[in-house]
Amino acid sequence: MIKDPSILLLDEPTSALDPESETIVQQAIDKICSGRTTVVIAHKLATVRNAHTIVALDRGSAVENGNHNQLMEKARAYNSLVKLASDAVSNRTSKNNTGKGSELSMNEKSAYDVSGSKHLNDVSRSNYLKSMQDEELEEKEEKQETNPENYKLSEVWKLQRPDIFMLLLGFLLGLLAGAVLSIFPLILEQALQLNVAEPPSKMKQKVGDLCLVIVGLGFGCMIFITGQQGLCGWAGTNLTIRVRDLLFQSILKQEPGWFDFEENSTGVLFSRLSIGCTSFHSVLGDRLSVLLMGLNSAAVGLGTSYLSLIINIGPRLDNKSYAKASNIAAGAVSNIRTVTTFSAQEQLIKSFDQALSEPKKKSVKRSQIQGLTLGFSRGAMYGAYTLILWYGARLVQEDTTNFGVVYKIFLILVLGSFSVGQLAGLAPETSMAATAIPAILNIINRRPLIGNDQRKGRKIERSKPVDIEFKRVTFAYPSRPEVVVLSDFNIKVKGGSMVALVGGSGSGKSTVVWLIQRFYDPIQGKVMMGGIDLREFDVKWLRRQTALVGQEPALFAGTIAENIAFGDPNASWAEIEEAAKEAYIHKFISGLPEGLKLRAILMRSRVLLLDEASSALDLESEKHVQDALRKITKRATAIIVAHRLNTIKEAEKIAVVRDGAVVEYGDHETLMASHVNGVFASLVRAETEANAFS
Ligand SMILES: Nc1ncnc2c1ncn2[C@@H]1O[C@H](COP(=O)(O)OP(=O)(O)OP(=O)(O)O)[C@@H](O)[C@H]1O
Repeated sequence: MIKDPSILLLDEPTSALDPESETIVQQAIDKICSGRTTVVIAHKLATVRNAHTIVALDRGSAVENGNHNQLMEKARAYNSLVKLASDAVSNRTSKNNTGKGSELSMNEKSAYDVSGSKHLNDVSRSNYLKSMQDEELEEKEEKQETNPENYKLSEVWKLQRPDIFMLLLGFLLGLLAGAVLSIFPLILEQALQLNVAEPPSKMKQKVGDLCLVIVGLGFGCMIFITGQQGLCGWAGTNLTIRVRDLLFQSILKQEPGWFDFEENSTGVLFSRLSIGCTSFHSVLGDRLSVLLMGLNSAAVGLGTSYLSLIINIGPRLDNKSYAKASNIAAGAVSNIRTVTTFSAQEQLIKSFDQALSEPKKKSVKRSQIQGLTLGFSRGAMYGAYTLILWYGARLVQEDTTNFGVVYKIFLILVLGSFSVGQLAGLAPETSMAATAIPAILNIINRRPLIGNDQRKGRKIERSKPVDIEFKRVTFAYPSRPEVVVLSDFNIKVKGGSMVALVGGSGSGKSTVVWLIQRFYDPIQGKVMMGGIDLREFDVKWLRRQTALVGQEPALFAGTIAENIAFGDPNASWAEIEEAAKEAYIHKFISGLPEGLKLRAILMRSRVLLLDEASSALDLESEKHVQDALRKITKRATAIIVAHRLNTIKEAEKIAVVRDGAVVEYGDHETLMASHVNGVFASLVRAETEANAFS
């Protein structure tokens, strides 16, 4: 609204909100719409009932248009949608009225009915938890992480081991090439020492022999250098592929909490996978073989030119400073529509530049130091040439030596420094390697905090649905340890039953779902399945028992069938077809993502977790989802997070979550009767009002 636009485009603006927040947001929208041209896309028809014109779309065509009253009179598409919506509301209302307000059992009351809301901003408590969590994390991380600025060459060796023969052969050829280079000056010295006074035939013979040796050395050099470059390059490429593979494997193994940190964001990890891994290419193969070639070629040249090897001095560019910029770039690209809508490109470029200003400062300083080093080393090299020529000339003058020997030494120096100069040419790559390699090795060596137990975890073999229980669970996200999200959270879901979690936005409902999947571990308390702490289970087995249907469908590259079978790669074609039918994909292909969300069906899971699974669906699709759910929940324990109270009418119990704790618990009728002014009752009232058509 800061833009004060004259045209307002709203695409399902309230679909992800709880009824209370929705009412507030809807009122704000009604207010800002006045005096503006507004186009609203809505599944909840009540939100558009006052629109001047309502357009009903079907398969890309506008099938009806007019205001609410006109369309209701027509009794076609819009009218039937309204009926569907009204039925949903009246069903629930009548169910409320017939309910007798059954009493909660004493047990349930004491365990779940926590009166009043718990406010979690208790500073001392959260600080205590923070320090506890920090200590635990630090202890775990300390053990695994090496100093990001340094890495041991032995670690790279370990990764290069499978190509060791190829690499050693490359080194050997490099040594031979170096040796050949050092023989050149000796031959030239011989040529210079030829006595012009000798008879021409003898002279011709000697020159011919020398020429043959030089041509032979030339061929030798060609073969050795080609072999050295080819073999070392091959080993380097293998190493890059191996590192990329290991890095990707390690990234996929990490617990979700690790990805919440800025330095592990999508942009940074992609850049590590794509560009960072190539740094390994030159570490051993190229660098060592050229170094060996140079060493073998001329110790003198190496000595004077060694300074250019120390090119990696100066402030290192740390990964964290780039992480922020990468995050800005990744966020901008993935939300390009929003960026374009707000014409926020310039603003983003500014923040991007700002994020880069710190690494830029370091980079400038580093370049200055490198420039000085390079200038000094080159100066030293040419100084050495001059010194040798001057000293050689003096020796020749004093008749201590001859010109051939001076020339030989001079050539050794020049060719030696040429070899080492090649190494200096690798400097830009190796300076990037100095930051990329330790960061990548850190990820590869990092053992995930969850699911890395060497012990064999437990499994429950019984096939019947299992209980899920939260026992005094306290939790804060590792990336924000100061914010306690769940505090003393208790709930018990009986095997084979369906419990709904409702509550305001940010109350902690999705967090409960993540904890059941063991994406995170609680700081205190236990999450249990079948009476056993989740930490004791084999994580892979545990996750196979649970199926999560989230808010957004996730699509992976591949065919539709592959996507449906994502939950079970061994699924038969018949099973894929059955899942597609259960998910109603066959009926309306445009509803494909909704269908895909239900691939959880295919997994035949024992625990079904639905987090706002139908919040973005229209009423008809939601009805299909409800039907599908009814079938699935017959064989599983289900926990449903929902904002639309209509979605949870199948639930046996409802837990109202507020500020990270269960504040009301019971079935629909009980909650309405026993907490007349409670959170649930007010959510129901808010939704009924929002959906009312009169
Ligand atoms: N990955 C995360 N890292 C740090 N904080 C998080 C993370 N995910 C959620 N939170 C915070 O935890 C709190 C609870 O979030 P959660 O998503 O569980 O709430 P919710 O009740 O499901 O909300 P909604 O209904 O809007 O989805 C919020 O304050 C949220 O900002």
